[in-house]
Amino acid sequence: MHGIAHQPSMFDLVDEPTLGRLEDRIQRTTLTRGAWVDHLPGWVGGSESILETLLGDIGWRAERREMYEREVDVPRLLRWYDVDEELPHPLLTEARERLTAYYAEELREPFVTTGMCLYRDGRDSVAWHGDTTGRSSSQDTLVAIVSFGSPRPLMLRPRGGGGDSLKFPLGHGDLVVMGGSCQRTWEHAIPKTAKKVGPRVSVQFRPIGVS
Ligand SMILES: O=C(O)CCC(=O)C(=O)O
Ligand SMILES: [Fe+2]
Repeated sequence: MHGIAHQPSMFDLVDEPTLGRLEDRIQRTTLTRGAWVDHLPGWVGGSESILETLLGDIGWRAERREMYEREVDVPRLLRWYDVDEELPHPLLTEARERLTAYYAEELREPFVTTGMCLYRDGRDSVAWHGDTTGRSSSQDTLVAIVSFGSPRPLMLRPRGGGGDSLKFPLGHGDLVVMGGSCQRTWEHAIPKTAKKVGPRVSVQFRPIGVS
């Protein structure tokens, strides 16, 4: 990983963000109705500098985006990077490319947009929903999420209820990918918590026409 031919200083060792391997490390959980979730804790190493960048002035907005089929309260800040808008940290661009390559066979198109959410503390959250604006309302797709900062659990439950919910802890540098019919047949949420938690930034990569 650190095979670059220069003398690393302490600062480099602590600060330089890196992407780990995806092959053979990512764990798939098969859900019902053609949905699945991949999970890889600690995919991004040394991600302090990325978090610092993301917590800076990158244009966070408090506005509500019309993302979901029903209006949900969105107590969190949002930043949407459309196709071709440069991401605020080069490692995020590399992460998107690596995910496009890794999922090429299943996705058959690149991840192109990057949605970011900032959960300032435990009162910020997102209610149960699927990302069903656009093609994902009727087609299988993939949504890849890389999480930075304070750990928060991503909850999943079958749409319409009637099943146990699953919990994927998302810590600093962790990757989770929702695939298959997951956006249509399951719902996900980041619940509020009374615990004292610091800020968390979620970075979501999606193909064109999915949000
Ligand atoms: O915070 C997360 O990782 C999930 C965000 C999410 O579900 C969304 O923005 O659609
Ligand atoms: Fe979502």
